[in-house]
Amino acid sequence: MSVRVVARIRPLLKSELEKDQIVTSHAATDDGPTIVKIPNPKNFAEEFSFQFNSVYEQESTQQELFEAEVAPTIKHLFLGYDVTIFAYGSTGTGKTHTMRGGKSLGDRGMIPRMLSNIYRKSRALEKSTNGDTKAAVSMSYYEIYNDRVYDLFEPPDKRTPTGLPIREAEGGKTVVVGLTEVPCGSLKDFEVLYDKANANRSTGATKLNAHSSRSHAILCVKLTVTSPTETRVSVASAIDLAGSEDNRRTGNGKDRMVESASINKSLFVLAQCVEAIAKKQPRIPYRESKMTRILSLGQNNGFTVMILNLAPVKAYHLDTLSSLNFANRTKKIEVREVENDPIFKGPPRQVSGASLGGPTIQRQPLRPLTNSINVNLIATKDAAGKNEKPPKAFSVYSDRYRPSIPKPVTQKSPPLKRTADTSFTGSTRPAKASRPTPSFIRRGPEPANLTKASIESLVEQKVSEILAARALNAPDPLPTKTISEEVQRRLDSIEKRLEGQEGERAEGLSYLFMAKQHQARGEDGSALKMYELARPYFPDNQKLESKIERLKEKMARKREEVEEPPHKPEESVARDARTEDRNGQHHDDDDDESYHDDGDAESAYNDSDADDNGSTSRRAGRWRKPTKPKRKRISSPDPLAQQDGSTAILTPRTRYLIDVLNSRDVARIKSLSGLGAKRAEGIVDFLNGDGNDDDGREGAGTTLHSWTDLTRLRGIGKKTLETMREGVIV
Ligand SMILES: Nc1ncnc2c1ncn2[C@@H]1O[C@H](COP(=O)(O)OP(=O)(O)OP(=O)(O)O)[C@@H](O)[C@H]1O
Repeated sequence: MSVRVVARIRPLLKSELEKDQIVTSHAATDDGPTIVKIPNPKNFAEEFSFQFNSVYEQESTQQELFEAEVAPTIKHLFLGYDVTIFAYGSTGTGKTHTMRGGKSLGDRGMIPRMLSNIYRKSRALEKSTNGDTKAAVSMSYYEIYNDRVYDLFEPPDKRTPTGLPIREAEGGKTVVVGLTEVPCGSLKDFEVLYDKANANRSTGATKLNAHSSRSHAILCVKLTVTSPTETRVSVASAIDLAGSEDNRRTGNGKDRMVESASINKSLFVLAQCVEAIAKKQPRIPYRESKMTRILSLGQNNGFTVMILNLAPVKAYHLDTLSSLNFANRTKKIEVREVENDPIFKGPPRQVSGASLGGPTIQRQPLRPLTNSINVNLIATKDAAGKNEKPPKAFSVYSDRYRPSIPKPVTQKSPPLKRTADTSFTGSTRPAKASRPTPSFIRRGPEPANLTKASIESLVEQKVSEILAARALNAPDPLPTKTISEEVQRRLDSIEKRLEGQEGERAEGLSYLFMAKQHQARGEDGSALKMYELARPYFPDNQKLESKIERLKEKMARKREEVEEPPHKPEESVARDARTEDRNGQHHDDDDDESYHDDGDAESAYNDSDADDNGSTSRRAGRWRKPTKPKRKRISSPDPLAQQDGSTAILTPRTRYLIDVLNSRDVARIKSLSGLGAKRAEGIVDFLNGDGNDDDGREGAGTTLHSWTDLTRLRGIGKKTLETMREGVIV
């Protein structure tokens, strides 16, 4: 089944009442509007039409949207399918309003309504099975801000600046390492947690939206349904993407520009992924941004609904056209509805890719949809055939008038802490497999392929996960110190390497990475625990052993200092931060070392000097002011000679140029050598409006792919291109 794409046109805001409306909806049949029309920006007499599964007009309510688009997916969630609902659109078009909504009952968005529906269904299920079947809900909530993942259950001042690492576990799952998963027993619990977490989300004011989301927010609701014979786990992901921004209109300052560049880049990669999937290209660039890796559009199984948010006014003309083109391609993506495997009662089954807590998303290569079923259609047809009433409006968030609304009970929020249990359950998500007919209760035989060794290794793995989660929770007596830019850069570099790793080694590297993060923040206790957890993965590694020893000594010294504080000379305090080896050489406790003795492993986790300016001098015990990287001018052959075709292999510099130009971010483009503001704006105008496509429609979405495409840019000669290319530092 394809991704279900529906458009929602938001009403005019107070400030827009006088403005021209250019987006209209039309009905092709009696089933309500399914077509969006918008004029050609170059010729207003001409109109473009885009057809979607459904279109929601300005007057449509949250309840209408929910009942038609989200509620039908929830019954599939209870059958073991994963569900993804995401809102897409440029800034200020109503994504957050759609997903989160307002405080009044009628304004409640898709997320609170979804939770309300899940709790109601859970109660009904328990009642209908006389309490034999139980449903439990837990959730995790995180944001991707400036391409870093942050746990929204953690207040910003407690965050590790580098964010949480993500990695691919076995079976291609994308895992956020160290994410909090909070059990959530009732709608009230959810509301308290959700509101509190939303206060941690990165938002800011721009000219286009006073409360603009500066991050992509991902809420994962895990539903565990346990019957006497089996346990079934499924996840509903509700994603509020940040909106694409044209910085000429947002009036963004320096900080906002950085956020904006990151938002635009991730959305651009998403658009490239969608284009690649639609064109059935062999390479889909998921890995180029964290958002696309996590969203895994077209690779995750289950049901996916995209809500395209649109503003009706002319001020958004090009943004709207670009969003419509994107949505048009997205609807061609086919996803496979595959229910999650149940976990049978009895001896546990071997779970592949189990890891530290956090939701995982199944990613599999696209396959032909041989046995997929359009369950939405079947459900609608069935209901129509039996002349059944449409799904009942659920009682909690109804738009209907109610005489009295019970006062919200003030309730102490449950602790927002990782617990060992939550991390444990987070990793027990089973692998998925295709099943022709969904059946909720499955009384099947117990899996026979479990060996004693595999059970033992599973138990061992779980124990280390629980220890890791506990270690992360352990209060650290030391104040958090700010991380220098250099350390931050090195952590980023380690994380990048970590991302490519799989399996056991990745597990060990994750611990090392977390250890370094803790150590960089001065949290030696937690760092030590992480190093110790990493130990079994790097047996007999002298460097790791001495790191642990040094850390222990350092902590012991600190304890002694606390006991007898006043007499310590300043110099020796300073030495605490660095220790000496047998040869009298200084080591910074934050020093990056390889924990591998063999050459191969060295490359996997070797925070090499080549990558980190200054690390050589640090190893020698001297601090050198980081020098500005030299601009390397490489006199490579004329790229025109090598790359005259869309299939040519791109050099890093050409790829960089293409990425920057495709971002349509004037500030970034302006920063390229040989370009000023005027030329940068000219390029953006060209890409947005005057592309190669003669009918103009795809013109708004022109994307550069090759050096040849660059040579076709209006007003950019070969010489300027060369200057631009040579200005890129490699
Ligand atoms: N359907 C709607 N009904 C009433 N008001 C709406 C609707 N959709 C959006 N709005 C209003 O439009 C404004 C912008 O909406 P919102 O903040 O949800 O946009 P957004 O797409 O999330 O923007 P950003 O990407 O910048 O975060 C808000 O004031 C919101 O209340």
